[in-house]
Amino acid sequence: CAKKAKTPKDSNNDLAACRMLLSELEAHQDAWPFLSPVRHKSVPGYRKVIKKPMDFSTIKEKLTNNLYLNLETFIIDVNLVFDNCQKFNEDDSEIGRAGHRMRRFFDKRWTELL
Ligand SMILES: Cc1ncccc1N[C@@H](C)c1ccc2c(c1)OCCO2
Repeated sequence: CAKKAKTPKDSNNDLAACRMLLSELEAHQDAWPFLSPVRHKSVPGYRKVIKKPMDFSTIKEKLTNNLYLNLETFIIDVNLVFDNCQKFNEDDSEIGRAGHRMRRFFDKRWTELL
C-alpha cells in the first residue's frame, strides 16, 4: 500500500507518544537498572562487552534535543537498552529479570498505540 505521507502533525503525534512512553518506562518499578548510564568503573567488563550503551536518561536527552526522527528511531534506542541488558546479565538475575519485565511492558504499551 502507498506509504502514508509524514506531516508535521504526524511528527508531533510521534513526539508526544515518545514522551508518554518514556515517562511510563521511567515510572515503572523495575526501571531502576536503566534510569541512568551504567558507570563502567563500577561494572567491570561493561565497556568492553556493550558497544552501544543506552539508558532512559540518555533517551530523554536525545528526545529533548530532537534527535529522534520518528517513533521507530525512538523504539530502536529503547530496545537497545533491553538488548544490552540481555547481553550482559544472566536471565536469572535481578537485573536480567528486570530487563525482561521492562521489555514486556514496553512492547505491550507501544503496540497499543498502533
Ligand atoms: C543495566 C545494567 N546492566 C548491567 C550492569 C549494571 C546495569 N545497571 C547499573 C545502573 C547498575 C545496576 C545495579 C548495580 C550497579 C549498577 O552497580 C553495582 C550495584 O548494583
